Amino acid sequence: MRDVVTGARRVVVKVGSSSLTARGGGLDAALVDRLTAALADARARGGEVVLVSSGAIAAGLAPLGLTRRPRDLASQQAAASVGQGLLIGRYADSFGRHGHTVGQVLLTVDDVTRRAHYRNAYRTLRKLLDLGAVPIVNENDTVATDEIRFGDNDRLAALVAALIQADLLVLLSDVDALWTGDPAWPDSRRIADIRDDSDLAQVRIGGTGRAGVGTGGMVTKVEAARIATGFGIPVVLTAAPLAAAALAGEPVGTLFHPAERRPAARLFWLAHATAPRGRLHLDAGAVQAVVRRRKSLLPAGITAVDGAFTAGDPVDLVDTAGAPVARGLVNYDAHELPGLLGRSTPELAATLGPAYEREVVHRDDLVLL
Ligand SMILES: Nc1ncnc2c1ncn2[C@@H]1O[C@H](COP(=O)(O)OP(=O)(O)O)[C@@H](O)[C@H]1O
Ligand SMILES: N[C@@H](CCC(=O)OP(=O)(O)O)C(=O)O
Repeated sequence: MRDVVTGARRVVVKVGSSSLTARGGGLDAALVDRLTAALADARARGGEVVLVSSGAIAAGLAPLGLTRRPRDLASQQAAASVGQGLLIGRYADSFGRHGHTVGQVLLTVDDVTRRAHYRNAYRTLRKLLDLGAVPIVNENDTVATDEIRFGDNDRLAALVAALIQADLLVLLSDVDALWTGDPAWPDSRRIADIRDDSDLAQVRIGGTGRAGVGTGGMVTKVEAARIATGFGIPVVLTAAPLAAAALAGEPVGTLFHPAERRPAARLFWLAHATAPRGRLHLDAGAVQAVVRRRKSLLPAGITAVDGAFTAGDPVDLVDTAGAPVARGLVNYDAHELPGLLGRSTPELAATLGPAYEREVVHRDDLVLL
């Protein structure tokens, strides 16, 4: 038995499209029922469960007369719009038979990066759990454009696990474990434990299982596992039919052991869930202040600004060679900054007013990369 699993109270489970759809396409009711039964068992043992489920696009294909996942974003959004309703309806029905109510939570990257949205997402999930419901999370595909997309639900699941400070993340796929190489290759073997990045060095990743269904593949699962373990959350990666065994603590699949340190939850999201909307070029002194002394970034240390961001957006802080050293939430719109660069805060306050005394990026809104 795995103690980190049997001792886990709050669990995030992620299931991929390929584990929910029948060979011919469309949702497979039996696969959904088997998953909900496993999650209902975990609930019956006193656990809190959040499900991150893909499958909206896959479920929407057949009703729209499509045979495979479309390439263009608009068609994917249309399919997700049709399929998300079918998906949540299927879960509501299936969980309902175990006496559980489900709550749909659709997230975009903005929901977990802007401070107010981040708190909202947390509050909603927390309240659903407190009320005894099973939150079912997916990316809000119908409104997410390419630039604000998570793109894969593996990463979304790792970030949700961090958001709600889960004790365990279970990634369910169509393969029973992480293998040393593509399971189809002759010398590949299953891996029981990944303790750190050096254990991952031996792993080779091949193609995805079923082309045309999901998006993730093993690369995004390993990346999600690294994100979650970096946050101190253990991860079990196994096949969907083994969900019940995995959640009961049986040694199935691969266990990714957690790292010791837990970075502050909000900053963790900032580093992993955001795409920067701009770049602030720092002089050498500002790089020292921000990186070594963990200071806020002031206008005096900025030499140039790229991008069309507004206050509250994530931006990268880059050194004199242009390499990102930190990411932070900026306190000014891009067009305000050029007039402030290189000037001291007392001088700005004296000439422009006290509002201009504020930091460009406050140290509480900064994460080093
Ligand atoms: N090293 C590896 N270990 C395990 N599976 C691998 C590896 N390399 C490639 N794969 C393939 O990745 C597939 C899982 O990805 P995918 O089908 O996209 O999952 P999902 O739909 O659950 O996101 C497996 O079926 C397997 O064929
Ligand atoms: N949000 C998309 C799923 C994206 C995704 O990561 O899919 P998968 O690789 O099957 O987990 C959907 O619901 O179709």
